[in-house]
Amino acid sequence: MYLATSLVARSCATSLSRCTAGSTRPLSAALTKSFLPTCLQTRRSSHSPMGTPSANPRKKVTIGTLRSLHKRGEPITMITAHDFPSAHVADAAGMDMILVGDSLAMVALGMEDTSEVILEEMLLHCRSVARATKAAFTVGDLPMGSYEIAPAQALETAIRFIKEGRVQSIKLEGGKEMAPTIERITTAGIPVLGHVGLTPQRQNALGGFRVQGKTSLGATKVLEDALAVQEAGCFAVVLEAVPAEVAAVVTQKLDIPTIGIGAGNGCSGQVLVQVDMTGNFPPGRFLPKFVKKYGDVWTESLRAIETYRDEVKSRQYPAPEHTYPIQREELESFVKAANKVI
Ligand SMILES: Nc1nc(=O)c2c([nH]1)NC[C@@H]1CN(c3ccc(C(=O)N[C@@H](CCC(=O)O)C(=O)O)cc3)CN21
Ligand SMILES: CC(C)C(=O)C(=O)O
Repeated sequence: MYLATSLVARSCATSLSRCTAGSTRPLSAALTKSFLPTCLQTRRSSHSPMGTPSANPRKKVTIGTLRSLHKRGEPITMITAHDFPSAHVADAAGMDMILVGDSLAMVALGMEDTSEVILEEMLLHCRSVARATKAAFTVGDLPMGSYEIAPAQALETAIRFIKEGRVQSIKLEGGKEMAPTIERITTAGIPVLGHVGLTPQRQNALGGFRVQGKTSLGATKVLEDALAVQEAGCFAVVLEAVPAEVAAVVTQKLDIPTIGIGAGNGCSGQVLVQVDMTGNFPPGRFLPKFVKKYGDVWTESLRAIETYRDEVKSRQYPAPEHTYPIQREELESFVKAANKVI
């Protein structure tokens, strides 16, 4: 009760300081009877980043939902998001899971590869994705360097993702060798999504973004890794860049769902990087073979911004409908006053 009251008081104080920002009224003057009641309600201004709430919101996806989708043989849909708008649209489109992948390094931060992104950057983006996601199950990707040293380090990082990143689960790359780490995190009550096959954080050791499991020996390693992360407690596992037939066999051998990316149609679900599949990149950029481009966001954004540029230059924009009126007498009086000033 004490906590609830102090939280309300704190959020009121925040609203108040926002309300009065830029005004010369003292804070106490804003504390009128008419203001207080609205302060105590959850207010949603017309500028709310969520827009108008949906009339019939989707049911929240939980670990249980994912389990029953898997049991029914219904494919699980997952997509990456890296900020509020990209998560908002993914959630509205009915994705079962939203991943704040470390591909964020490249697609949102302009870095060369995923090894450069740091924990604090991942957490900032997780928080914005979490704010937009009302139904999908959220996953935060542990960045390179934040979990490999020891299970205790990994658990500490995973806890930060939950507490500060506000996501519901974490993903980490690696097979057998990561089993003790996965066990440490899952036994603390944090769901873990495994990731085997091509593990981009290890691209230097793999010799680049190489398809994995192309030999009998390689495929056996993928299967053993997947079984090991399942045994360690993962609720599902990402299979990246492995031959479709291999991924299908691995999927059959597992009890947990497999989420494929470049792993064919025999997986229990699919994941893609959102900017890839929406076509939010300039022509000529390299795309992995497995990506299907479902949209052309780049061309549409470019068209809109170029038209805006042309209309500003030609004074077509803003038109009268984009402006605010003032009454004639007020304007005349203002012009007189203005003329007196200089
Ligand atoms: N924008 C983006 N999309 C992704 O899917 C993605 C990232 N970034 N960053 C991290 C990883 C890297 N990914 C990749 C990147 C390239 C290939 C690739 O070049 N594959 C080749 C085969 C190469 C080989 O076997 O030698 C291909 O033809 O697709 C695969 C996965 C997937 N992930
Ligand atoms: C491609 C997915 C699986 C990923 O790990 C990422 O976006 O970082």
